[in-house]
Amino acid sequence: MRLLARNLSAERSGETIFADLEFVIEAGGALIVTGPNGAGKSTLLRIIAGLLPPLSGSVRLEGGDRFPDLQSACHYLGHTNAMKPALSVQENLAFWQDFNGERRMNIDEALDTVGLEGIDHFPFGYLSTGQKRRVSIAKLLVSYRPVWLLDEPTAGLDKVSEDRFAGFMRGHLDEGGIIVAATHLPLGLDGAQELAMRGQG
Ligand SMILES: Nc1ncnc2c1ncn2[C@@H]1O[C@H](COP(=O)(O)OP(=O)(O)OP(=O)(O)O)[C@@H](O)[C@H]1O
Repeated sequence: MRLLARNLSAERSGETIFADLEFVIEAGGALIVTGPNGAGKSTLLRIIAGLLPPLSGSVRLEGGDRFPDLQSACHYLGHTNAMKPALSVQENLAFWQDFNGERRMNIDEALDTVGLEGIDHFPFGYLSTGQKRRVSIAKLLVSYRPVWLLDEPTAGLDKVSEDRFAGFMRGHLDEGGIIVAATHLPLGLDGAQELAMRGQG
């Protein structure tokens, strides 16, 4: 399996955000996307996730086995957590597990794994910023998808949670997964490729 981008260009509101990006990420590989605010990191992740069309060029997954297209092979962890504040943690994760399919950990086990045992009945909206992020990380664990697209994944996490998440990412790569992560912070992924986006001025 590998993820390839060819001549990838993007625009927002008629402005070119980036042009002619190229990369190849092999199974077990990670790409760390860096750059100043507004450089286009989130735009790139959203294009890979199929949430935005590119202006030109393409991104595709080769050898994705049972995944019919790139979008269905991706877990997308955006800036916002994509959880309903009035629903419980359990209900939110159950929704995403049904939506994403390919069950992996059960919800209690995933919550234990991110250090949030015993809060499954809390409304998501009651949680602290870091706890919300950890529930979103649990979403990656309850369904298997080979490509993880992570936008500032460790924002709001304490040191223990950050180190734990680095372990999840390494585990995913060891299983032959792929990670594309936009970040301003080191993620603890030795050997990852880096794509430094500069923006258009
Ligand atoms: N929905 C939108 N409509 C129009 N322009 C947008 C939209 N979303 C983002 N942009 C613009 O696209 C450019 C790239 O934004 P993007 O969010 O991809 O940057 P980023 O590198 O992720 O920034 P940050 O480090 O602040 O998260 C910015 O100039 C932004 O204003």
